[in-house]
Amino acid sequence: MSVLDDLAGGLVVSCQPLPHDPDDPMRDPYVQARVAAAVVRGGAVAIRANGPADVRAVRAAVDVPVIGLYKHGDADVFITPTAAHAVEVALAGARIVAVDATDRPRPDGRTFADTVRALRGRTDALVLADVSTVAEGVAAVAAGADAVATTLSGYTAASPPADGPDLALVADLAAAVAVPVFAEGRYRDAAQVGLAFAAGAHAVVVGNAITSPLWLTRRLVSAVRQGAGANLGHR
Ligand SMILES: CC(=O)N[C@H](C=O)[C@@H](O)[C@H](O)[C@H](O)COP(=O)(O)O
Repeated sequence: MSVLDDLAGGLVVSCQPLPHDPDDPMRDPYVQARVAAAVVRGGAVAIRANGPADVRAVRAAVDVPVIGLYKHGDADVFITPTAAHAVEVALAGARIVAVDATDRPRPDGRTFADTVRALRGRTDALVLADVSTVAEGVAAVAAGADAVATTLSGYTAASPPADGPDLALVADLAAAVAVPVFAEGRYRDAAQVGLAFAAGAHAVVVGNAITSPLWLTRRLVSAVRQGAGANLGHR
């Protein structure tokens, strides 16, 4: 039985600082580990965490599997962009490693398939392919991915930006591949999570809506400034 079976029907929580804000005060392995402990206490079946230091700290704080990734660089492909990053995050304690599986050029010139092979040669971690389209998901599975996630939908040239989650991609991937499909990206509430399971998701990943006070506060403040604040006494 694979670790993926343990995640079936569950909520995975992504415990990460905001990628584009180097001054996010949550950028601290101790803090991320405490957040992870809290969400596991709340029922999360796995934690998604970024970088070897956070993966190590989270791994020590919780009993559930860690899905590790390694955000690096300014190129298009920044989620675990090279085999070296994938191996490092696996050796830090990730049972599953999330890797960009789009067909965009990678900084080390290798393919996603090369990256999967290199990881398998060094560790027994499973590979979660972060994709933005069905075609990328199908290719990732052919290249050896153990599971696919809709993480990159809305963030690549091949997938238009969107406000809400890409439920259609969840359904299309679930119909097209024989591996578990993780719904990830812009899930904000229970209704959206329920729709993802109805569309065929194996597990649903929620990040900022649970784990980023910075993101949540900015969103609320911005909504208030844009009009909701009209009724809050600015006379
Ligand atoms: C595109 C990208 O870089 N996604 C990252 C992947 O690890 C994270 O920044 C997201 O927070 C994560 O995917 C969860 O999504 P959301 O925070 O929307 O629930």
